[in-house]
Amino acid sequence: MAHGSGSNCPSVWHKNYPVAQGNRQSPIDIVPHQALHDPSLGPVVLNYDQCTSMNITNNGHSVVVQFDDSDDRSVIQGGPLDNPYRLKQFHFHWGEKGCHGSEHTVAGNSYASELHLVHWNAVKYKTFGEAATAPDGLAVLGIFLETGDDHRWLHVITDALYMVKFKVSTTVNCFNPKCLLPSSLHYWTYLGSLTTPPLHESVIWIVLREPIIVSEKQLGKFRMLLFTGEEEDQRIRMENNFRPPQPLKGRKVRSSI
Ligand SMILES: NS(=O)(=O)c1ccc(NC(=O)CN2C(=O)C=CC2=O)cc1
Ligand SMILES: [Zn+2]
Repeated sequence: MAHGSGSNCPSVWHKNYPVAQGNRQSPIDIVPHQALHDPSLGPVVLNYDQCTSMNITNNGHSVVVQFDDSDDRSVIQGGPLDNPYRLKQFHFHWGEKGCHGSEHTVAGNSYASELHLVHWNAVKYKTFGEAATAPDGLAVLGIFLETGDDHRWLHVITDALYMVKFKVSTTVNCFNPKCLLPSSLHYWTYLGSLTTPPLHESVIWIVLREPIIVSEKQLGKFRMLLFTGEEEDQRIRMENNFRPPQPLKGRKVRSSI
């Protein structure tokens, strides 16, 4: 999990963020045969066809690609969602070696990494910040990354990582995250939270069952990122930026499968 120094360690987050011990915290361990198949759950629909990507940033705990969310050009809808939710950013969580790195686990098994596409309910709320504190404010699509062959499109992101080795930001050309989806959009869904501070319990989680395959080489490029800024003398490699699974506290996980 997140590197042990200082406030970046999940086990101390509850001191500044008591909600860390709340009733709908994320991530969780998803147990497929205990999930409720809900036939009323329709397919998730992703309308990412126009180019709205803006920049790629090392924000000190992950690498984030930000999107222009001033209109509804890039939205997710359907599935468990009552409204379209606007794409705001996507980012990754990873470990220091292939077997650990994802935040959600499936029957106790971790994946090497997990991609989060973060969306907000612009129908009900005026800003992302306001939505981020509302129980139905955010929808995060989680996609597992498993190591294997090279992913033909992920190199667009991994080839840009050297430019954000330290805590900086740089522009990106059009990048349509639809190219990072697996072939099946079957999903599990449950009510949860942000997995890093402020840990707001405002996320409708949609976790895809099928992982995408990326190479160890591509994943290795994430690990050469640094938590620290260029001006700092201590260089801490950015790895293990994942929170461990949290108690389910009676929540039901539904499946579209
Ligand atoms: N890992 S996760 O649950 O998808 C997760 C997702 C998001 C955030 N935080 C933010 O989005 C913070 N933020 C704002 O409040 C406004 C812009 C911005 O980046 C934290 C965690
Ligand atoms: Zn995340």
